[in-house]
Amino acid sequence: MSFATSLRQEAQSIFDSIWQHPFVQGLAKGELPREVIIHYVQQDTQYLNTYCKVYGMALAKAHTQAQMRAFYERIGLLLDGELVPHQNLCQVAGASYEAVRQKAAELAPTAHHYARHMLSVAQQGTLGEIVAVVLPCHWIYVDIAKQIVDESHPAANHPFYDWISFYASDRMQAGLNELITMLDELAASSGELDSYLMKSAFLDSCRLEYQFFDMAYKLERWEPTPRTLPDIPPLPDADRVLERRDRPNDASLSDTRGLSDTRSLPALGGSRDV
Ligand SMILES: Cc1ncc(C[n+]2csc(CCO)c2C)c(N)n1
Repeated sequence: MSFATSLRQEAQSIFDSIWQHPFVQGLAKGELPREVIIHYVQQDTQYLNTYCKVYGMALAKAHTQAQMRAFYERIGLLLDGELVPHQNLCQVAGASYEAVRQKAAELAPTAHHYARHMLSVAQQGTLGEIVAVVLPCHWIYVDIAKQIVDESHPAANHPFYDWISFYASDRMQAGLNELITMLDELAASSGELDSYLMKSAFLDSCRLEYQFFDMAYKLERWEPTPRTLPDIPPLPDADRVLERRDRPNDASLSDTRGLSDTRSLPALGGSRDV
């Protein structure tokens, strides 16, 4: 049995729990509360920025030019591509995608935990650990989308048709297969301790994928103490803060205000990178 297959087997109960989670069942049935969708997209936008950086750190630790190219291409696809599922979610919620993206949202505890997990593995771990830490993200979404297709054959009028088609696509499956192959190759040349660390990174990401859906569904936020940040003077050319929050006041929020109960934090007054 390949290394990736053995990890997948160990994580089977987590994959099953994710499938049964009300967020995922809501996706399958085409029924999710608006505020849940908006909370998810606000958090996931930031998750994807972190994920992109983790690919960048994998690129920096690549052993071959082929691996470098693979991560380079993945970064490109991620920057352009994952808009489709987010736009689909926002359209169902009756909210403008741009407005949701622009509205300030503090990383919820689980999203914060997941981001820190990936970044710490990316900073401290081997290339094998980085591939292991990002793999559940890809594997779980492809599995969910394919299971929805197999079980309910959604038609084009399914509210989440674009989301489902995006993750069930051949392109996504090919990207998943490429990561699995890379993990197996890296595991083949790893010692026992390295393989253990890869497994541990993989299983923690699986657990955090479950928690991420749960965070969205329960509208999880830091309670009861909002964190406050000092005002920071604007930087000349920066126009976006990655990961923590975007500038809150630019976009028209008329269609999202009041839906998500997002805490208002002091505006940064400019942009600060992470
Ligand atoms: C919490 C969370 N986990 C997984 C995905 C899905 N996803 C994100 S990046 C990627 C690989 C594409 O390069 C995939 C499948 C998500 N959106 N949010």
